[in-house]
Amino acid sequence: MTTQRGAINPLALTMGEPGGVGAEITVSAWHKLRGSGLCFFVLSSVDLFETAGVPIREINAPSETAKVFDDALPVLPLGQSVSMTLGEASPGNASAVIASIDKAVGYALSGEASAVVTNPIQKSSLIASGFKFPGHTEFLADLTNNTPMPNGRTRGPVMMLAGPALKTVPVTIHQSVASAAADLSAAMVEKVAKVTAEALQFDFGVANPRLAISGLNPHAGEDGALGKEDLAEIAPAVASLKKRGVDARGPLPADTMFHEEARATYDAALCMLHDQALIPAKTLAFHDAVNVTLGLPIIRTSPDHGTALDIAGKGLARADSLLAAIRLAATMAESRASAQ
Ligand SMILES: NC(=O)c1ccc[n+]([C@@H]2O[C@H](COP(=O)([O-])OP(=O)(O)OC[C@H]3O[C@@H](n4cnc5c(N)ncnc54)[C@H](O)[C@@H]3O)[C@@H](O)[C@H]2O)c1
Ligand SMILES: N[C@H](C(=O)O)[C@H](O)COP(=O)(O)O
Repeated sequence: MTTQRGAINPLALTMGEPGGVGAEITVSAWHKLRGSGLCFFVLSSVDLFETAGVPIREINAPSETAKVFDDALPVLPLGQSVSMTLGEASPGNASAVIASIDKAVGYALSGEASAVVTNPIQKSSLIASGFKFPGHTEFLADLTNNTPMPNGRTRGPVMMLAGPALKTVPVTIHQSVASAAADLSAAMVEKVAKVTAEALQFDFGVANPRLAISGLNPHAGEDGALGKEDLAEIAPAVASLKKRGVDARGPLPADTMFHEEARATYDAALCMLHDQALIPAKTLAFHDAVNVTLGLPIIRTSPDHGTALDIAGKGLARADSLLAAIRLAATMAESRASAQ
């Protein structure tokens, strides 16, 4: 029988977009982890796994996970059915997709689950159904907003893409380039840097975190000739961080921050735009990197990829990033449990 790894409770996996690769990578992850001592349950409509070719077991509570996990995939039913066509996202399933995230967060807040690991959602489909958030990151922040942060840590949310050779953090997340540039402020850069430094220290075991902070514009603005934000917002933020004892450098030209020698000089790169951060992370480690939300009162990780509708159901989807997300969530949960 599987024992819960260390002192931690099982992980809660969300269903994700039913037409995407979420179910098949969840099944692959179950095959890989059964018998390992690390266990999870999936909050899902049971229909999604009925034809998955693995034994499933409906459970009533997270606490039933460990005794089931070696023999069957534990499914905690949402009580809603989904109509699924692999390769297609359906706004009609939005309420089940959202309920899965909502309930997983509830179990993490109550402590019955040690962390939430999300399967990919099709944002356009949820937004078409009236969902008001551009991604999990913002939705999770909203769901947990009234819960105090543990140990006085700084509240985010902050997105980190964590791979074996690079951790990147976009300061602005799901917004247009034009609005990101308009919104960027020294206060935002400072807050994201603070959340990142705390996470590196307490969740990733980096005693003295070193942050490399990018510019917004080409050549970090070329002394103001190619844009004003680098001098007006980012440089003062870096100066203030240094004054507060944070090992921060910047604004650095983003195009020369990611080669091997540059990466050796920092523990995380803060970037001003979503793509500045996510392109290098996914280019270096598409199948190994994990999307972690920092600055929440709960632990949340996710694979770095999306719904992959183009390959859903074709047996091509790799579960490596989901497995990395599960393992990282467990490691973070163990480290928080042992710190208490
Ligand atoms: N955490 C999340 O919920 C999350 C993350 C990223 C993207 N998305 C959403 O996913 C949808 C599709 O996004 P996209 O097309 O830009 O990115 P994607 O990651 O879904 O697909 C990009 C390419 O990578 C391939 N790919 C993705 N995952 C794979 C896997 N596990 N194994 C093998 N190949 C894989 C796909 O087949 C595709 O060719 C969008 O709605 C986007 O918002 C969600
Ligand atoms: N920006 C992420 C990416 O491109 O990988 C993705 O949209 C996931 O974001 P959430 O974790 O907020 O859903």
